[in-house]
Amino acid sequence: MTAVDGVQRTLQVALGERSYPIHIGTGLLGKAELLTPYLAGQQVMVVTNEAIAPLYLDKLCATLPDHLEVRTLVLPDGEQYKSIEQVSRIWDALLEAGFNRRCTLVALGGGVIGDMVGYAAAAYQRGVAFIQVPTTLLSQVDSSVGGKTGVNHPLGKNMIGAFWQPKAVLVDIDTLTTLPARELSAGLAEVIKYGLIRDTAFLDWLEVHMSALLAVAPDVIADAIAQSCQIKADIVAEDETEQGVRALLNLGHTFGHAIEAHQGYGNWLHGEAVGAGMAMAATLSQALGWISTADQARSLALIESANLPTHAPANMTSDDFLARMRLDKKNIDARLRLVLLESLGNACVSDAVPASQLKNLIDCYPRR
Ligand SMILES: NC(=O)c1ccc[n+]([C@@H]2O[C@H](COP(=O)([O-])OP(=O)(O)OC[C@H]3O[C@@H](n4cnc5c(N)ncnc54)[C@H](O)[C@@H]3O)[C@@H](O)[C@H]2O)c1
Ligand SMILES: O=C(O)C(=O)C[C@@H](O)[C@H](O)[C@H](O)COP(=O)(O)O
Ligand SMILES: [Zn+2]
Repeated sequence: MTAVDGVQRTLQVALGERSYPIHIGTGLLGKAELLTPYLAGQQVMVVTNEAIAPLYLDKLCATLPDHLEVRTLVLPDGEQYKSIEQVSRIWDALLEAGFNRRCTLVALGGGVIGDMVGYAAAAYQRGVAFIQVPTTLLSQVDSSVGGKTGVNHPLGKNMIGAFWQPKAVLVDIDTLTTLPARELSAGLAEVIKYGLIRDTAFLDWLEVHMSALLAVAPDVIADAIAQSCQIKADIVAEDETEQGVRALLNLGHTFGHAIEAHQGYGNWLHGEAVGAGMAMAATLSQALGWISTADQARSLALIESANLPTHAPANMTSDDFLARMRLDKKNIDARLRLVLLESLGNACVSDAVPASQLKNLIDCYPRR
């Protein structure tokens, strides 16, 4: 326990002078002492969306001391709005308000808001401070940590962006009480990812606690968030800009991003596409003889137990997948690089899968 009431855990992302805390707990939106130390100056812009504003914007703004110059900006809701046009609206609002380099942006929302606000902060006047206040499970366990910011392009996910670390992350688990069940499941995809790539004990724990997680039992969900953030913080501290080990956080994403872009952003949630993508990666790993049939089945069962899809979309051919996957950011020259499982809890990046085997796997993969 730390000194601040309501904070159950504080983790640290260790990045030298860019290190920052992740506070996890209840009632944190109302705690000025967790926010104010990270403000660069008096000018603060809180950016959120139309769905979250009525739920949490007033509460967060009421926390900020009166002497600050606080502006708010409410963007449209949805993955289809994770675009450079919406980021441009943030820059417009900052300039219209006369905000300078000592301003601070606060991202109040899920991964879409967090990624866009982070990118707006990275580029505004060549870089200003920002704070992540994630309100979805997915953003609390993954997107608010690590400094990957950016927007989608019609041809590919997150194709435009920058690495730009927040000054602090404030995870108020009370916000999960209003989160729709489908979004909760989407967040569990990234939680399961950490177990699959790094930690078999966490996988065992997830199997035991899945019902409690789906019921948003506060202590269990706080544990899952803390364990997830710890794994991510360790990986980011080791490899901030994805020169090596950080690519493992992309398990399921090469397939998943292809699904999201092909289906039209927002039709498959990011976490749903990652769930299906991890199932495809586990199945390919088994086809390569790297993991056993039992471990492949165990991976898919865990994904399904979180109410996530393990099938591919019925309208996507192997050529549709491969065309999208060829644009993946992990690729080097013309070689496709995939995150696969050498064993459960141990992932690797491989460029050695023959194209014919990959195409064959996708052709034979269950569709719905
Ligand atoms: N930067 C990273 O490292 C990283 C990691 C993972 C995912 N991502 C990105 O994050 C995005 C997905 O994030 P997401 O799953 O949070 O989606 P999201 O931001 O679209 O939020 C999901 C939905 O929940 C609503 N919502 C948010 N908080 C709520 C609350 N407390 N109560 C009720 N409704 C609420 C949102 O308005 C939205 O409709 C994708 O764009 C993905 O690419 C980024
Ligand atoms: O933080 C990372 O690194 C990740 O890969 C986390 C992923 O869950 C996340 O979806 C990320 O945005 C994907 O990054 P990208 O570089 O593949 O677009
Ligand atoms: Zn992801």
